[in-house]
Amino acid sequence: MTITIGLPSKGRMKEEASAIFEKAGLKIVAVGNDRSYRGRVEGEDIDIAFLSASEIAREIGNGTVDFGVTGEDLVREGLADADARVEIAARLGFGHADVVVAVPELWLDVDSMADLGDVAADFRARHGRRLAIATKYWRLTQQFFSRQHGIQLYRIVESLGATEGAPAAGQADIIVDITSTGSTLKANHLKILNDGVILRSEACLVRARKPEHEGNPQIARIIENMRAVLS
Ligand SMILES: Nc1ncnc2c1ncn2[C@@H]1O[C@H](COP(=O)(O)OP(=O)(O)OP(=O)(O)O)[C@@H](O)[C@H]1O
Ligand SMILES: O=P(O)(O)OC[C@H]1O[C@H](OP(=O)(O)OP(=O)(O)O)[C@H](O)[C@@H]1O
Repeated sequence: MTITIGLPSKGRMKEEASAIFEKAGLKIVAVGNDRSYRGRVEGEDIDIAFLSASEIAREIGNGTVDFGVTGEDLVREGLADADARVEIAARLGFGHADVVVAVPELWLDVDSMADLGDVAADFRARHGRRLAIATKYWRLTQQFFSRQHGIQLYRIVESLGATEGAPAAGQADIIVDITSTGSTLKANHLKILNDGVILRSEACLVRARKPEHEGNPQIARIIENMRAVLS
C-alpha cells in the first residue's frame, strides 16, 4: 500500500517538518519542478502531499492522507470528534503556541473564567447585547466556554486575522487566539485569564485512524523512526 504523508507547503512549520523527516531517515525528494506540491520519500513507497497546515488537519480527518504534520490546535479545531478520527502519534517539539482567552487589561476585576462568567451573565442587562468573542477557533471556544465552564451567554464574531485588534476596533469584547511570545497580546493591551489556556499546542505527527493501518509494519516503522529522533 502506498502511504501518503501531508507536510506543510508554506508557513512557519514548513522547514522543521521536512527536516524532522530527514532526521528520521525519510529523505524527501521533489516530484516535478520546484513549484510542484507532490514529493516522495526516497527508496520507499511513500508519497508526500504538500498542503497548508489547516488543510492537513482536514485531510487526515477524512483519511485522504495517512499521516500529517500540523498543529494540534488545527486538528482539534478542524475536526469534530478528533480523538476518534485521528491519533497524535508524536509531539514534535516545535511550533509551540497556546490557544488562550484574553480580555482587555482594563478589566481589572476579571482574572478568571469564573469572573468572565459573571461578566457574561450581566452583559445583556448592562449593554443590551451578548458578550462578543472574536476568534477563528469557534469549536475550541464553544467547547471551553459552554462545556467546560458552563458559560452560555456569548456570541462568536468570526475573525479571519488580526484578532487581537478586535476589542479596540469595537468588533468584539474579548478574544480567543493563539499566542507564543505574548507580544501581540501585550501590544493590544490584552491579558490572558489565569485559567484561560484552552490548549497548549505544538506540531504533531498525526495519523488517520484507518483499519488498513492495523498490523501494517510500514506504518509502525514511520512512527517508531519519528519517535526515535525525538527521544
Ligand atoms: N506565533 C504563532 N502564531 C500562529 N500560529 C503559530 C505560532 N506559533 C506556532 N503556531 C502554529 O502554527 C500553525 C499554523 O501555521 P501557519 O500559520 O503556517 O499555517 P498557515 O499556513 O497560515 O495555514 P492556513 O494558511 O491554512 O491558515 C498552528 O498550528 C499554530 O499553532
Ligand atoms: O504571541 P506572539 O508571539 O505575538 O504571536 C501570536 C501572533 O502570531 C500570529 O499571527 P501572525 O502575525 O503570524 O499572522 P497570522 O495571523 O497570519 O498567523 C497569531 O495569529 C498571533 O496574532
